[in-house]
Amino acid sequence: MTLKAHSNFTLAPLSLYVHIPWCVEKCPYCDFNSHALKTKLPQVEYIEHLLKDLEIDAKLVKGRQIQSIFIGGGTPSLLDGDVLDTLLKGIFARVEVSPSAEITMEANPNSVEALRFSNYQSSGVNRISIGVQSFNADKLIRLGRIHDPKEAINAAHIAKKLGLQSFNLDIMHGLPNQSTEEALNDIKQIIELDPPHFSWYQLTIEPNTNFASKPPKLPDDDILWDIYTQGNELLSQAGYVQYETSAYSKVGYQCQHNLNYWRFGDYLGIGCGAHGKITYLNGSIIRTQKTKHPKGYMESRYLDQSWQVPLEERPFEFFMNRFRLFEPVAKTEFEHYTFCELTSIEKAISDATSKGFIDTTDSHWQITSKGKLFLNDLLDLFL
Ligand SMILES: C[S@@+](CC[C@H](N)C(=O)[O-])C[C@H]1O[C@@H](n2cnc3c(N)ncnc32)[C@H](O)[C@@H]1O
Ligand SMILES: C[S@@+](CC[C@H](N)C(=O)[O-])C[C@H]1O[C@@H](n2cnc3c(N)ncnc32)[C@H](O)[C@@H]1O
Ligand code: SF4
Repeated sequence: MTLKAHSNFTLAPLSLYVHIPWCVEKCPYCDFNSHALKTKLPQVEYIEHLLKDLEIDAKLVKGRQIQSIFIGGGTPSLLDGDVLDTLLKGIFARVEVSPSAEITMEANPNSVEALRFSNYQSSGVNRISIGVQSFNADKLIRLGRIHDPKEAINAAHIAKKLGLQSFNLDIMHGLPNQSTEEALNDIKQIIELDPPHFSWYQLTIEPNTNFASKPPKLPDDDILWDIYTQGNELLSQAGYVQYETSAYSKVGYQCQHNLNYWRFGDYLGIGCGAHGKITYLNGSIIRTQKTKHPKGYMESRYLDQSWQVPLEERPFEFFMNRFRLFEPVAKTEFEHYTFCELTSIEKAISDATSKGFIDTTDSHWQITSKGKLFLNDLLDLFL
């Protein structure tokens, strides 16, 4: 495969991800890089390391502007307001951030306080993503959550009252012993709270979690199908548009940060275990992976590894991200983001079209419902 030369070229949009690796407790289903807090949160020391980590990464993206920031975890809302303020000021001093950047922060409903939230907002956070998981008290206990339904509803009300640019609520379905009615009650409560953005994840049992060692009884495929189809119907009647496998929003409120990942855009990743992707004008694409454990990271060993993405692997990586989105893919974007020639995927595209996985026009590809159902088979064509 040969590198496609670009003229008058502008690179893909650039985002920044910041990881906070602690939670009050570890939930039994979660395999994100998070650790139960055993001692006091070392927040001041940790953000000093985050900023040093960023200082090094900033050299990789000189002259480029950050279009979105996502502070995820773990539980970022464990940070005190003044510490978050120092972190954001430190970021603004080290990289150029667009004045209209979407700045998201994840929060647990129990650690949500009106005071902290409005402090976060004054520091520049304009989108808050709240991990609700369910509004059913028994299910929350089964999920090991440390908040109750009232706190979750309260957190959503606070986010709404603040007049943020947007806010998101995370809900999971297919929970232990969950009936269709219970799952749909969660959706009805979401619709009542009316967040501009909603993430609806089907619970998966991840290796190395408590649920993997003691598997709960999950709903069967018929129930899962009923939950998904009937839930989608309710959401669409309420004005939500599904734009990705698990993401729904009101028109104009798609999450800019996640959109950039799925469109194969660039992002710096700072903090424990954070990953990044950076494209250079000469056509090379670098991926970075930071040290996972807070202990090693806070000994100033930030970068764990970095590697080049070979040309041969780019079509698969591009479509793996891109086909999660329901919007059509412009052919020019493929060349623009991967530096690969269109001719390199001619056969794969023709096979995908004849199998009914995608529809092709002169300028775009659109994944079909069959393609979504057989996504792995579709992606295999690009290997
Ligand atoms: C990294 S968590 C951060 C949110 C925050 N710490 C919280 O739990 O409230 C992001 C979201 O991923 C989802 N999630 C985590 N583990 C999952 C699993 N095993 N299956 C499906 N969704 C999962 C949850 O909805 C969670 O809110
Ligand atoms: C699963 S998504 C949830 C997004 C949420 N539903 C929303 O719409 O705002 C966010 C989580 O993915 C993980 N994540 C995202 N970008 C990452 C990166 N670059 N490096 C490491 N983890 C990342 C983090 O655990 C983060 O808390
Ligand atoms: S789901 Fe959220 S609160 Fe629970 S362990 Fe994972 S990151 Fe922490």
